[in-house]
Amino acid sequence: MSPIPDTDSVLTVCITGAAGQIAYSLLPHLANGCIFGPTQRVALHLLEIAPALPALAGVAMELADGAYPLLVSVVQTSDPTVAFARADVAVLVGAFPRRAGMERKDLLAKNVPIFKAQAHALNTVANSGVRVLVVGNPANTNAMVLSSFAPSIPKKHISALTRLDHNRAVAEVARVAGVQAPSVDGVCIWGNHSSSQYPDVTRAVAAGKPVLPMLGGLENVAETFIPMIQKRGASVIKARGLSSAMSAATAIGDHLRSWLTGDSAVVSMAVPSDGSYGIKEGIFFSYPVRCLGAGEYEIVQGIEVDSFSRKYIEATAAELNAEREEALAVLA
Ligand SMILES: NC(=O)c1ccc[n+]([C@@H]2O[C@H](COP(=O)([O-])OP(=O)(O)OC[C@H]3O[C@@H](n4cnc5c(N)ncnc54)[C@H](O)[C@@H]3O)[C@@H](O)[C@H]2O)c1
Ligand SMILES: O=C(O)C[C@H](O)C(=O)O
Repeated sequence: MSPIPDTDSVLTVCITGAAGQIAYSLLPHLANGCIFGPTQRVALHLLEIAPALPALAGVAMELADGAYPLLVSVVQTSDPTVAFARADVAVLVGAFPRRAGMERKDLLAKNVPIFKAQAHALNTVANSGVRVLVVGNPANTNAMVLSSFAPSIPKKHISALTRLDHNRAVAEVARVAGVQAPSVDGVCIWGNHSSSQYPDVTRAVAAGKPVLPMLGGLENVAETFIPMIQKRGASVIKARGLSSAMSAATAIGDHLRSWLTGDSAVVSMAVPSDGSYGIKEGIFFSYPVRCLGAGEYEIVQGIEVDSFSRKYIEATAAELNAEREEALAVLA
């Protein structure tokens, strides 16, 4: 079932972590018609933890002051069952932040219960065709937890964000090739939204020409390009003192537009693994996907994975399998 209602109806979009910095950049995109289409009216349901409700009230004032023609209503709440009620689209940005000295498994321990609770609420009160995008880190494993506790939501209706990594890789290739981003094709992100991800340029072209030689060949790609994309999030945190927000919001908009309205280009999305490319089922893995419109997609099949790429794909799959085990241990 398509999450986009009939032309005359209103799309209910829930954002969690709505007083945070990504949401602050994202909300204007959701309200101004550039994601769901220039005539699609939108109702925003904003979820925050109770201490952040005063700040959320300020965000809601700014949304009102934007006088967006397509924005019909705004709900502010700390109750997930209110926030997810009749949701057509849910963007789960809110998560416990990584603090200094926290290991990845400490972050998992904080976030697994949050995503389990939100799964129960979504499962109960969202619209049956709801599409859910998980952004809060560790995004792939949070999506896996969510899908395990929301049995009435088809797994294929849940995804996690790796479009930011995809956009970072496309932008760097475009810079090196001296072209604009839309001239780049064939880039994809495999695996986890983490430093183990594999930004794959082995089949990429810029203005129709293979990019590998432009990037200095495979050895140079391994030494410079791949680590740069893998560590880009950390580089932004080091420079800004805060994690990427403007680019994350743009990537969320790109992900939702491709997923819900279709895209002629192959893009990257973390989706439930179905065994494609030897990845075990049970984890959310970023693949090259073709978005067919109306919230449907297919994993691109038939890519020949050489030994160079296989090594990276196996490493990121191993990390996701280990995260899965850690998440299950928290739940036990
Ligand atoms: N997947 C990606 O590409 C990507 C990119 C950038 C950031 N992120 C992640 O996105 C998340 C949000 O980033 P941010 O910069 O907006 O952080 P932020 O700290 O500015 O905002 C997060 C907001 O979530 C709220 N929140 C926390 N727990 C909540 C809960 N249980 N329910 C509802 N709201 C809750 C907080 O009060 C806060 O306002 C982080 O986990 C970050 O690591 C992911
Ligand atoms: O928040 C982070 O840890 C980094 C973020 O996921 C990013 O890729 O920018």
